[in-house]
Amino acid sequence: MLNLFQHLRTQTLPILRRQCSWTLKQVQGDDVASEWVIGVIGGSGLYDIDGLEDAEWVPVASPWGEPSDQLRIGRIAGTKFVFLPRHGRGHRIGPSGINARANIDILKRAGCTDVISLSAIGSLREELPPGKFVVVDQFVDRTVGRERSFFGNGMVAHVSVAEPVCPRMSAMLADAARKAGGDVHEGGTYLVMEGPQFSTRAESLLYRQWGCDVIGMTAMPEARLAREAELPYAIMGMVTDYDCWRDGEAHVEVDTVIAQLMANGDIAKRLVVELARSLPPGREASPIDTALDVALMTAPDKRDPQLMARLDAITARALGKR
Ligand SMILES: CSC[C@H]1O[C@H](OP(=O)(O)O)[C@H](O)[C@@H]1O
Ligand SMILES: Nc1ncnc2[nH]cnc12
Repeated sequence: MLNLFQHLRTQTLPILRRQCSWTLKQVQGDDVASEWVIGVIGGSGLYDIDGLEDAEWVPVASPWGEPSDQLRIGRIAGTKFVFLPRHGRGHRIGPSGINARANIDILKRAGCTDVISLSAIGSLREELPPGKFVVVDQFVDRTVGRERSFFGNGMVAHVSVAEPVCPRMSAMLADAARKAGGDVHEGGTYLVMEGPQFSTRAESLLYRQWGCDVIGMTAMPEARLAREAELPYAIMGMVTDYDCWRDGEAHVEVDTVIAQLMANGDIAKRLVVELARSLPPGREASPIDTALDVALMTAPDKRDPQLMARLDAITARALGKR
């Protein structure tokens, strides 16, 4: 008698693969964009970006609900950039209220090929002082109660987030930040807390013991959802404070964060322009562009039409509708 796992591996998966093979062959390769369109999610203190030519605010609706704001779309050095203020203009939306599914969905609908996040972070390490720019490459997700997937009953998918950021875009972000005058550290683990209160001292000390390097409230589920949407994602964290673990140092307060963001603001804005200038002409495909090819599980005749309709932008390439 086969157990469930053996049954899936030996019976169900081969059938699904046969059913899907025509569709997958049709959409691989050519359908992956060859021009860069860069989505920029701006965090605390970043509600617009500099250097956008012919920029306009464009409302984009999503079947996943209300996004944080309209999209600011324009060009920098010839490349299309699509900016979204994560907390909305005027910082209306707190970390737990951000509709990350709608945000990622509208960036996908706007044709973004890659997404970068610019975020304020607290430091859990002596050697990452306020003012440092950290290109984060791992996360410990301690958020609770946020919608963390586009998929579910009626269309099941399991993408890998073992390597949750795009190494190519992370390297380009690091270079661009250095060119913009930033003091950059590459690599680091970001503890994503629910907030909105900052951590207790005991939590902060615990996160240090866990090996986490920086802390914030917003990178998850954003990074997970970007992967499900086949969008290579990279994050530049701007260290604003030492949280509350350090002896003799005042614990973090919002005014400290804002003051440090103001001090770093020009570098953050120049960084986007430097990134635009350094993008290679023509975009080579990334493995993340096709992440869903090995992730979708549900047989075509078992899919929920309502969920499939909401997934139109997310699964368009994988299911060959474009
Ligand atoms: C204003 S301090 C706390 C706030 O700032 C960070 O937001 P973002 O990542 O969008 O820059 C942090 O995650 C908190 O949401
Ligand atoms: N210390 C901190 N904790 C959580 N989010 C932050 N954002 C900036 N600093 C932070």
